[in-house]
Amino acid sequence: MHRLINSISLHFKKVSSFSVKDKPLPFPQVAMPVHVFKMLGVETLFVTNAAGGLNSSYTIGDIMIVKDHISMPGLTTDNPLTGFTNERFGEQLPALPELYDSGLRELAWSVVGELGLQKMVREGTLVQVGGPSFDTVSVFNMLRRLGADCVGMSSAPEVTVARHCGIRVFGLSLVTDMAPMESDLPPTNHQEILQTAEVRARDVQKLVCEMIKRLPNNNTSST
Ligand SMILES: O=P(O)(O)O[C@@H]1C[C@H](O)[C@@H](CO)O1
Ligand code: HPA
Repeated sequence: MHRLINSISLHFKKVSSFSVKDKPLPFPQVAMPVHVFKMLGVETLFVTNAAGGLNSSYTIGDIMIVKDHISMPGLTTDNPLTGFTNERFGEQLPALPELYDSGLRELAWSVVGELGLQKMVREGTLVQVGGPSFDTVSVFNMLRRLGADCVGMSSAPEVTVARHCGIRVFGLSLVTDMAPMESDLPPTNHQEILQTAEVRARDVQKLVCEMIKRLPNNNTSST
């Protein structure tokens, strides 16, 4: 354990020294905690987020199992692996197929069936924007045209780093609101998002806990 703590603190020191002249690299802010998970032996990462529905067949309160993501910040050089030089965790120019593990998605669907949640569960593509402001009607329509089913402000960078260093990932988005696709619709409202999250928290918790119980070599059957 002592050696592990030493190597973690060494990693923090090495990585936190990264910076370019005008801003710290995104790498340390996202990758470090994920690399600490890796060093602690974590094999599977679950990520959840609140997202706005873009797909008109979705409704508020739906749970979307994330099949893939589009990272808008990542497309504009804000990639969590920027400045990455330590091949200890993975190659420098990686391809990252199947970011969201297909086996975990199949497991999710079998648990959804047993919990009777089928009617409110989807599977689709999450697009992550930088935030913190909500986007305009034109941006929401653009994101839908890009193939996204819902839009959030987190998950993509930590998933990228986790997959890069060999941690399996499962992601789910709670559709807390429907993104306004017409200018005469009410704007996104954070209070509505919090309320939906409150209402659906128990179902999300049941799904995640039941999945964790069934992960291979997991002895949490008592939870
Ligand atoms: O932490 P997440 O991404 O779930 O938080 C969502 C996105 C925004 O931060 C906020 C919008 O209300 O909730
Ligand atoms: N955009 C980004 N993140 C969100 C939204 C949204 O419209 N709704 C809930 N989280």
